[in-house]
Amino acid sequence: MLGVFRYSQRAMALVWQTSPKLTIGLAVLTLIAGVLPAAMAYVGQLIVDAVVAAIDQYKQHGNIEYFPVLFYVLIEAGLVLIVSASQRGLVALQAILRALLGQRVNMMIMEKAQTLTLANFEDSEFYDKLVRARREASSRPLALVNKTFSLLQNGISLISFAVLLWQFSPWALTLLILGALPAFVAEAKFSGDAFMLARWRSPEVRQQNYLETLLAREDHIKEVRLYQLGARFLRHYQSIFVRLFSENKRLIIRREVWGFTLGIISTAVFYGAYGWIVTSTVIGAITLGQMTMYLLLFKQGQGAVASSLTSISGMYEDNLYLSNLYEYLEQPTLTIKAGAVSGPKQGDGIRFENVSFTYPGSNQAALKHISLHIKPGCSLAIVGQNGSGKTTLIKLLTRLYSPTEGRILLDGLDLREWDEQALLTRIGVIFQDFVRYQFIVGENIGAGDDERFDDEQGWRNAAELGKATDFIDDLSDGYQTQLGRWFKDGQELSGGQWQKIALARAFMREKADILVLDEPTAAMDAAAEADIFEHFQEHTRHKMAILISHRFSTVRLANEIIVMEHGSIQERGTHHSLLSLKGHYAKLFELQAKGYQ
Ligand SMILES: Nc1ncnc2c1ncn2[C@@H]1O[C@H](COP(=O)(O)OP(=O)(O)OP(=O)(O)O)[C@@H](O)[C@H]1O
Repeated sequence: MLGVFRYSQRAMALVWQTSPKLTIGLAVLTLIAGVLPAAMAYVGQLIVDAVVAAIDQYKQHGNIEYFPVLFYVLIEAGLVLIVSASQRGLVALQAILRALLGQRVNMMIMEKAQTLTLANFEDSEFYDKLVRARREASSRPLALVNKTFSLLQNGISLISFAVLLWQFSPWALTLLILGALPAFVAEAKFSGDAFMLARWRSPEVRQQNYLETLLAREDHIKEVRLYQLGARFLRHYQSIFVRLFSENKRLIIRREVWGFTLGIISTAVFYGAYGWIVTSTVIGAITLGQMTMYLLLFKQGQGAVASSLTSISGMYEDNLYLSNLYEYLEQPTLTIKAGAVSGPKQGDGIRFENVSFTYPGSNQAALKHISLHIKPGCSLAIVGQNGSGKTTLIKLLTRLYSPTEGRILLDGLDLREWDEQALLTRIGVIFQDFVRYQFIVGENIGAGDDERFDDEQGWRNAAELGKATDFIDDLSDGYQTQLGRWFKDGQELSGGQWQKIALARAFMREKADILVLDEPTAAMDAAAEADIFEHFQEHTRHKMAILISHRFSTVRLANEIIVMEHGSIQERGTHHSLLSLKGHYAKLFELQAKGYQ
């Protein structure tokens, strides 16, 4: 039941860390806004009693005593002013905090993302947490804090009402508390149920979100429309909704029926006490002023109870968000220890020593007992069927994953012992699914070297090496042309043109001496690919070049070729030695050569 407060403390800590001053301001104003209603009710009593006394005075002595009555009215007016100032202040502080907090939470989310491993991103549940954490980062934490503060404010009001009511009768107070309690308990219970329900359902909601993406995103709509999948996906979307909705509806109805039934108890107790106060006034046990005050306290008390219930019922959603946010932020990450910036055997190159690897959650090894040696100045081509482990090998080499068995050495030092920065500056890689940055052309190339991100001459040189200058010069704004469709005037490129940009990006990484091309030229024709690789080799003479390709016309140019199958190296050698082996490579080469005849 107390689950609704589960994350209030953490949300509060977050707000405090964002701005202690604003938090104190918020707390002070909440306190003021909480106490003032009781103070106003008390002044109301003083006014009525003063008016009654003034009437008596006038009847008995014929003179009018203005002072106390108008004085109290003035005080009440002053209190109203303070109420309105504190409410405005609360709204202003909340708005300022919302902006600061949203930025802070977003920064926390994205900074955390930088420390995660690729395996984290490939875990669907975890990735979903990240997406959801980001989506509502600017509103949820503050909403929870606001509701917690509003509960506090109403709590303070209720306590101050209780202090005044105590003077009328401790019994009346006890009765009112007992009357309101069931409604509170029910609201908290149902909010908790809704919280659990929403958590359990997150896989279905995730499916729904995915279908929304398929049905309404530019990059998917093309295929969905052509395969006429729209109606099927919509039906699926609707069926998930119907299933979720029926559970939801049941909870909503139960919640409201119970809320109403238990609300009747509170109302009955409330009006019982109301009658008691009125009769006490008639028999002269309390003054007319006191009656006014008590009735006001009762009315406002009921309002405070109602608004507390609303706060509680909204809190579960905020809790859900925060639980998700904290689960994401607390995901354990590898602590990056400072490693070495060079190896003991300079110039030894890359060695794979009996490396095996199984993806987390998989029961099949993607790589089995791989041993390799690539020396500076050498190029290695990797061929093999789809799924044979080529990309996985690159992921291990770039330390996106670590071997489950064996080790990979660079200059005689295990990759795990390298300083991450030092290691990464030595590697330039283009994956099959390289990023198409929605930046200008130049920045798309400059992204290859952070230090030279804006270096225009650097862009041009790299573009030259990537054979991208021809079409860049034809673009309306040359290197300043905005690419992609996300932003105004963005220009879309063809698949092959994007690949040339990606190649240029790899060439931008001048300091890198390990260059990896994982099928980056698949969208180019065979001649262009061979041309680019030849060119690539020329410009990477003292470097280590690794190429994954299905095209033998390119592969044949490499110093060494390995043929992979089911995660193992099946054949290795030069183009000629492999041809004379008359094995798998030779067969595939002939097949492809026939295709080109
Ligand atoms: N992130 C992953 N999680 C689990 N298994 C994976 C993951 N990525 C790849 N695999 C599995 O590992 C094996 C090797 O995949 P890999 O991507 O290395 O193949 P590949 O040789 O590069 O294939 P292709 O020529 O199609 O690009 C495959 O069986 C694949 O199912």
